[in-house]
Order: sequence, then C-alpha cells, then structure tokens
Amino acid sequence: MTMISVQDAQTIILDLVTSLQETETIELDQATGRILAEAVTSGLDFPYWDNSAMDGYGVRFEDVNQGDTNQPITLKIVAEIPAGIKPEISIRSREACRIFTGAMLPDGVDTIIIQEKTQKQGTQVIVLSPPQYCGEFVRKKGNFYQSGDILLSAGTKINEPEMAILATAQCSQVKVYRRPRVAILSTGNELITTTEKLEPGQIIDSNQYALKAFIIKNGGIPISLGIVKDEPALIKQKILEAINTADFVLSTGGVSVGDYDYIDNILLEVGGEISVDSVAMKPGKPLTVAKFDNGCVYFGLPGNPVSALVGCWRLVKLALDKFSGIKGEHKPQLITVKSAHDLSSQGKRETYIWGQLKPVNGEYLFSLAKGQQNSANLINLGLTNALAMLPIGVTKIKEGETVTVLML
Ligand SMILES: Nc1nc2c(c(=O)[nH]1)N[C@H]1C(S)=C(S)[C@@H](COP(=O)(O)OP(=O)(O)OC[C@H]3O[C@@H](n4cnc5c(N)ncnc54)[C@H](O)[C@@H]3O)O[C@H]1N2
Ligand code: MOO
Ligand SMILES: [Mg+2]
Repeated sequence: MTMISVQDAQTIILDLVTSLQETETIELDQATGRILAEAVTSGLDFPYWDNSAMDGYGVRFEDVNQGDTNQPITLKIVAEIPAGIKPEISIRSREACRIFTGAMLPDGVDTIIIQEKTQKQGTQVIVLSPPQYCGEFVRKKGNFYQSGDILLSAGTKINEPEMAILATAQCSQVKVYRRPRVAILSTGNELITTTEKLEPGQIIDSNQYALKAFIIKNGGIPISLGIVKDEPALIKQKILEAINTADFVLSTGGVSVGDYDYIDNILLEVGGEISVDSVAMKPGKPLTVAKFDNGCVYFGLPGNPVSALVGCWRLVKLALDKFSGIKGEHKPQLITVKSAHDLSSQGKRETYIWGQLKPVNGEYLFSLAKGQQNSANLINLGLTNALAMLPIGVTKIKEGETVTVLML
C-alpha cells in the first residue's frame, strides 16, 4: 500500500477520467440537471422588440423633456397598447399612447412615463415631471442578447436559470450528454437489507442508499447491485457484471488489510489497473481506484459509512462531474469561514470533520456535528452540508478561528 495525498489522488483520478461524448436529444421539460452537449444560440434578439418596462404612457422624449412641475406638458392620448399586440399607429409630436408593462412600443415612442408621474384628464395626459433621459423605462430590442451570440455553452448544467433561457430561445428539445451509469455494490458477510431481521453481529446495508442518493444528486443513473458476501468467487462475478454494465463502479467494504478484504486482488485478477490504493485522508484512507480497458473506472470505497461518503464527496464527485461533460476546472468547492467550535485532528492525515455551514449574523459559521466524529457513526451525519478540512500537521482549530470548508 502506498499512501498518497488527497491532492495527488485527485490529480490521478481526474487524469483517469475522460469526458463523455455520447449525447441524446431530450424534451426541454425533462432537461433539469442535465449537461448541454452543444452551445445554444438563438435567431431571436432579446428583448424581442422595444417594449415598455412599466405601466404608463409612451411619449416622444423631445416633447416632454422641457416640462417641469410648474409647467407640466399635456399630450393627447391617441391609442391604448396592451401587451401582446403589434401597434399599428405611429405617435406624432404632442401625442402619447397609454401603454402597459411588456407592450411593444409603437413607432415614434422612445420613452415611457410611469403613470404615477402623470395625471389623466379625459383624452389628455399631463406629464407631471419629465423623464430622466430618452429611453427611460424602455426595454430595447437586443439589449440583453443579440441573435447569433452564444446563449449557453456546451458543458453547462441545466438548472432553473438555464431552463428559462432555453425556453425563451424556444429550444423545445435539447442535446445533452447521456447520464453516467454508476453501479453500486455493497460487500460484507455482515450486511443485511433494510427489510431483513437484524441478527446479532449483522449490520444493515446503509451504504447502498447513501451512494444511490449521491449518484442521483450528481446526475448519474444508479445501478444497484445489492449485497455480495465476502467470497472471492461471488465478488469476482459481481465486479465483472458491474464493470460491463456501468461507466463507474462504487463498491464499499473489503479494501483494507483484513483477511476478508478481497477487492484489490480481485480487481487485479479481472484486469483492473490500480492507480490509487490508499489516501492520506481521515476518514476514507483505504480507497482503491482502478481502470479497466473498456474505460470503466472502479472506486473501491471503505465500508465505514462516513468514510465511503467522504470519499464520494471529496473525490468521486470531481470524477463524475468531469465524466458527465461539465466544463471547467474540476476542483473541490472550498471556502474559508469561522468555526463555531473547537476542531481537532491527530494531524497525520488530511482530516474531514462533518457539520453544517450556517448563516449567523450575516456570515457563515462552521458548526460541528454533535456527537462522536467516528467513521462508523452515520447517525450524526444528518443535515451535514459541509466538511471542515484540517490539513496534515494541523491538530487544532479554536472556536472563532478560520477553517477551510468543503461545501457539499
Ligand atoms: N489493521 C487495520 N485495520 C483497519 C485499517 C488499517 O489501516 N489497519 N483501516 C481502517 C479504516 S481507516 C477503515 S475506513 C476500514 C475500511 O475497511 P474496509 O473497507 O475493508 O471495509 P469493511 O472491513 O468491509 O467494513 C468496515 C466497516 O464498515 C461497515 N460496513 C461495511 N459495509 C457497509 C455497508 N454497506 N453499510 C454500512 N456499513 C458497512 C462494516 O460493518 C465495518 O464496520 O478499515 C479499518 N481497519
Ligand atoms: O479512513 Mo477510515 O475511513 O479512518 O475510518
Ligand atoms: Mg475490512
């Protein structure tokens, strides 16, 4: 076993992974969370045409810019323009049109006076105070986006804002990368499912569920391969099945130094090339990463529930993002915040301490999860949204001091 730094493991893992090339075309309403496989442009300008930003009156700036409260200007209302129609008239000098938010400007109008600054008198409108500038409250055609420019680049994840952009560009279908297929395998003689009766010595397979949630949250398709006993022939069979059906495999358990820890040997036996087998992180030290000729990347995560998740959050996530086609630098989301509690580490491995980032008096504080920080203690993981990271050599961070935090 060669223990390498977390940073080196990250570099090796990202080098192993190539970005997906296969794409599919899907309906826009199915596209949330997917990754665009091509740049999106539109043949439309945005705004599509000059339109009013307010309810009020459309005027010619030259008619009203001289007026003031003592000598208000009066204009003749010659039309009413609601949103949704193409105005057929042209506004001439000393004329105005009643207009509403979002309505297209008629010819001649270059400025909007909001109705609060006017007084209507029959068919006339008195402009009580002049506009600040020509074009006030007008949303000009093409001001936000001009036809042909790139709206969204390939490799962009589609969230709420991108959905709105794609809709406004009338992309009713979008070309996205296919989702990564990720197999999950729990190894261990002691494991039972959530529906079996717990007998002495057994443990319920929680990793299967934790990893499934991690994969779904990160845009992958989980393939649950269930529990496999610590028997080399059975593990071998499951691993072969996994690497032939998935892009990534996440197994838990069997990667340490115990007599029943078979994963590494079996990976070698079935042709895996192991490039990582131990990482100087706590929890999560035993981590085996292997690549197969068909491109499948195998992550043999440790069995301890927190160790397995920390490995996913810190390292597997970056690999999954890169493989999924997300463009940009793949690096952990680290920020510096104050710690609300004393944090401690043995200082030998890069230590990840689970807890919560909470806004307190306008700034984020890292709050340590109550209870034991023990890699077998999944109970106090609830509501974890961040991991404080203590580098090798740092044994203590006091309450109120700054700490680097990995946002989840
Ligand atoms: N002599 C040494 N012993 C251990 C070392 C070491 O360096 N020297 N490393 C320890 C560390 S650190 C970790 S982490 C664990 C990793 O062990 P394995 O990956 O081999 O995992 P297992 O032995 O199979 O199980 C460990 C632990 O996790 C529980 N477990 C396993 N699978 C699940 C599951 N699907 N859901 C919930 N819990 C699971 C299992 O019952 C064990 O308690 O090794 C240390 N040992
Ligand atoms: O690395 Mo183990 O994950 O310390 O419990
Ligand atoms: Mg073990």
